[in-house]
Amino acid sequence: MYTFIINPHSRSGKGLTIWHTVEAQLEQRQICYTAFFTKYQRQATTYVRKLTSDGSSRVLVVLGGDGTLNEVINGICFPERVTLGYIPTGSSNDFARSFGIPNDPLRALEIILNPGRTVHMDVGTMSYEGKHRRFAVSAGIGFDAAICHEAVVSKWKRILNRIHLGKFTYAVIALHRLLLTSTCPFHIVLDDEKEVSFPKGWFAAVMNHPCEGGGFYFCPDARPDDGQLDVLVVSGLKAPALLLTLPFALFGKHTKFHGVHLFRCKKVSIHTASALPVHTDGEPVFLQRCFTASIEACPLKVIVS
Ligand SMILES: Nc1ncnc2c1ncn2[C@@H]1O[C@H](COP(=O)(O)OP(=O)(O)OP(=O)(O)O)[C@@H](O)[C@H]1O
Repeated sequence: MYTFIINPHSRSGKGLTIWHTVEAQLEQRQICYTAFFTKYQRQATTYVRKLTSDGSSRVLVVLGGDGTLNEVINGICFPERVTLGYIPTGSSNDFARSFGIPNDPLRALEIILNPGRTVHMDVGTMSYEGKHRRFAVSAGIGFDAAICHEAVVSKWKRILNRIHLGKFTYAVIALHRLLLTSTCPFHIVLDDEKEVSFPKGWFAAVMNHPCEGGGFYFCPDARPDDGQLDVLVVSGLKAPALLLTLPFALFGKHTKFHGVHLFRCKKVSIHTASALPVHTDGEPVFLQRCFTASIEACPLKVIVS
């Protein structure tokens, strides 16, 4: 029995059309399933929390973007009892990109119905103000999070999705944010031991997977099953230099550039002099001055091929 959690509004409304294709295939093959459609933000978390609270074994299949996936992961009560399948219908699809899950919904479905390989994926947790939020792909503060905050209200996501260029949403918004964002002092503590300060920080990205923002390989060597988090800090650059550096991250070739700093750890605390935008998997977490990110004790089984 599969439980599908569907965001019909993902990829600016294409999620529903894609679901109809998947649904037809499920019916044709007489697969036993239930389907839940999200109607508003965070509803997937509430639904999954209730669904998984009895601790029985389940296969949850998310049909949506990285945001819906994040909401589902945040609702899972007994991760050891859950297997996750994913049909990517978002704009950025960094989770799918990293695991090689196909964008073609029927091919992605086929993998879920005939699973060959599952990965025990690390699940990240961000802690702030006594609250906790899980993340699958990444969490961040500063410029990259400001882009995620703007994406929620930006018309560009809708326009680019309509012309099949949705994966460029975050790149286009980044150009706009660059004009509005300034640097700020960052202080990073790695594994409660090593401390590093950056007087002119642009952003810090805590990566479980190698890429975020629609294919920016910020930490190209990050692995979602190595028990570690990779951290990128970009600082000390002028805005034009940042603009020149970022496109290289699309190929993971930015790592030796001036102002780019990479770390690997199990736990990181990030403090900033001013309150800055924060995100988990592209979902805004308002403005914060400080958060800690680490890996949860129990990994999550994900069907990848
Ligand atoms: N029925 C709905 N109507 C409007 N928004 C919804 C609905 N269901 C979920 N959402 C919200 O939509 C947001 C984005 O969803 P999702 O990530 O699935 O798609 P996307 O934005 O197209 O993709 P990506 O996150 O990869 O850019 C999430 O914050 C989610 O809470």
